[in-house]
Amino acid sequence: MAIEHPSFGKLEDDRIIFFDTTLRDGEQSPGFSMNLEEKLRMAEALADLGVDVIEAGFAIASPGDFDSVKSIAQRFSKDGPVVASLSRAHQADIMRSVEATKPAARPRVHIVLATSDLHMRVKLRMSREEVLESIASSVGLARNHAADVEWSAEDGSRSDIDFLCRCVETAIRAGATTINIPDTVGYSMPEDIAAIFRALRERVPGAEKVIFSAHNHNDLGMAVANTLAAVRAGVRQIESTINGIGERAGNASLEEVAMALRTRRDVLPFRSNIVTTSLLRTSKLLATITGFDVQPNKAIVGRNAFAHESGIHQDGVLKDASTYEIMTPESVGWTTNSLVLGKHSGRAAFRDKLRALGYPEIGDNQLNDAFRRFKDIADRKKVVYDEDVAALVDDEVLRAHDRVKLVGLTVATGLNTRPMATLKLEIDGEEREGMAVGDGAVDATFNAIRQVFPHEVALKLYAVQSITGGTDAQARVTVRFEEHGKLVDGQGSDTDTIVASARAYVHALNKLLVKRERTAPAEIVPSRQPAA
Ligand SMILES: CC(=O)SCCNC(=O)CCNC(=O)[C@H](O)C(C)(C)COP(=O)(O)OP(=O)(O)OC[C@H]1O[C@@H](n2cnc3c(N)ncnc32)[C@H](O)[C@@H]1OP(=O)(O)O
Ligand SMILES: CC(C)C(=O)C(=O)O
Ligand SMILES: [Mg+2]
Repeated sequence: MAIEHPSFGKLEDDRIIFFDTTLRDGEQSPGFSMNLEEKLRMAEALADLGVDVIEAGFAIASPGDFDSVKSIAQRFSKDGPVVASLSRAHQADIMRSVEATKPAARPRVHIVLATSDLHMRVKLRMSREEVLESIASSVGLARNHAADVEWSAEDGSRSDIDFLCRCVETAIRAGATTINIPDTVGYSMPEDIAAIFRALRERVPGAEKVIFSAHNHNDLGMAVANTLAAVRAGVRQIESTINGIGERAGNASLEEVAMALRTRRDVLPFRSNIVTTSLLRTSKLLATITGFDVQPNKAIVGRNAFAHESGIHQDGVLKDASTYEIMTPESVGWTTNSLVLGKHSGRAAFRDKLRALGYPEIGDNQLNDAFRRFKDIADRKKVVYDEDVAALVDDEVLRAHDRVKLVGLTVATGLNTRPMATLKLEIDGEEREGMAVGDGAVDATFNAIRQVFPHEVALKLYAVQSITGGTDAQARVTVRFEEHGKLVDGQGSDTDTIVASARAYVHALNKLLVKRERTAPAEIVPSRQPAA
């Protein structure tokens, strides 16, 4: 049945009003205070996102909060969202909210008063009758100044249901147009929330004329589930915040509620004005403003929300993304999903990554060799970057036709020790091993190569570069030889700088052999007897 609302006009029964409290409850998260300019930027983004109500602050809290509410109200003096300000059940609070929200085209005064026995006795030190009187007078006062008045029963979910019914009835009689029942301390289960709203809607006279609203906290991780349960029990206003920020463990996260409604229309057949493709942008703006990123596994907007690392999932996603994605990344503002290469990845994702990096198709053998090395790196590194993959594939491609291959290397080094390298090469298919000492681990390794494969060449350059950041980054080593005025370069990469050096040396050696072969084929055969 449609409801006539002072701010929204005729509201069809399947319409969900999104009340955003990022700038009020969200700002109550320790360390999340925002200045005026930041609040204005956030308010603009929330309006673009399509929220229906922006709770811009608690006008009496401070002059800064008052200014923020007023500036946001001025910003939406023509059209745009309803602008609300929170007030206690005090005349001064209400009048500050009235004054601050007045410039808005559609102002709302929001009044809160606790209704649980615990809060009334311990915090407010008020009797039930006093609370009822306070509801009647505060809502009545607000209604004298604003058409749109929301009344909230703080700790409503832990309140005696009979008394709560009386409170809600009093608020409706006094002129409240929205009745909000918060689960202030995040204590409830979805069935509890549904039961409360069903009872209120069935028992309170006049309930059919107002919008019921849910405001759930996340202390037990139930905020979104409770919000959806409330919607199924007849609630049509949802109070939530971007990234789920808010007092203690936060509020229901707007992006999660919005996408649950969109993705599960089969069981939640409702409409809202949320432009879901703006969810990620809004989330990122808030993170930038507050300096707090969402956790990577945060639904919808977390870095991993559409990322797949394990081979079986990646293979499925490559065949058809719907195997592991219940919504498209584009629908919430990501440009694409991501297949993250890691130790759980398989060949399908690895091959796909090579295509994405622009490599032409490589043969199965090369792919398998590169994949083996990739798994080896992934076991050692937390993150395998594109640059890592490119480096190891380049390495494999470069080495595909090598006559000399590095197959083993062990280096013993340390303080007051002469570094010693034990090295195994495969030369024309035959394995040979040798050992050498040197001035440092790299020198010992190069000496060992010369020992296993005797040759004379001038080493002109040895350079090490880090491919990515971090101490587990791959090193890319370049080695340059000079022979008869001609230069050859070799490259090698590995998370171990010594192994990368050996690879680079052996690579340069192979290129040198090819060069020599072109000029004097006889010289290419290494001595069968390693030099002493
Ligand atoms: C569940 C919620 O999120 S409610 C919103 C919570 N947000 C905030 O509190 C942020 C803004 N708050 C503030 O800036 C301050 O607390 C102010 C300006 C509102 C009040 O500051 P103070 O006057 O110094 O009071 P203080 O914060 O110490 O204590 C709160 C007082 O309000 C009373 N109070 C609490 N809730 C209500 C209410 N809904 N209606 C009327 N009085 C209330 C308390 O009983 C207490 O009164 P007392 O001093 O007579 O014991
Ligand atoms: C002010 C009210 C709505 C509140 O934030 C709560 O009870 O959690
Ligand atoms: Mg709250």
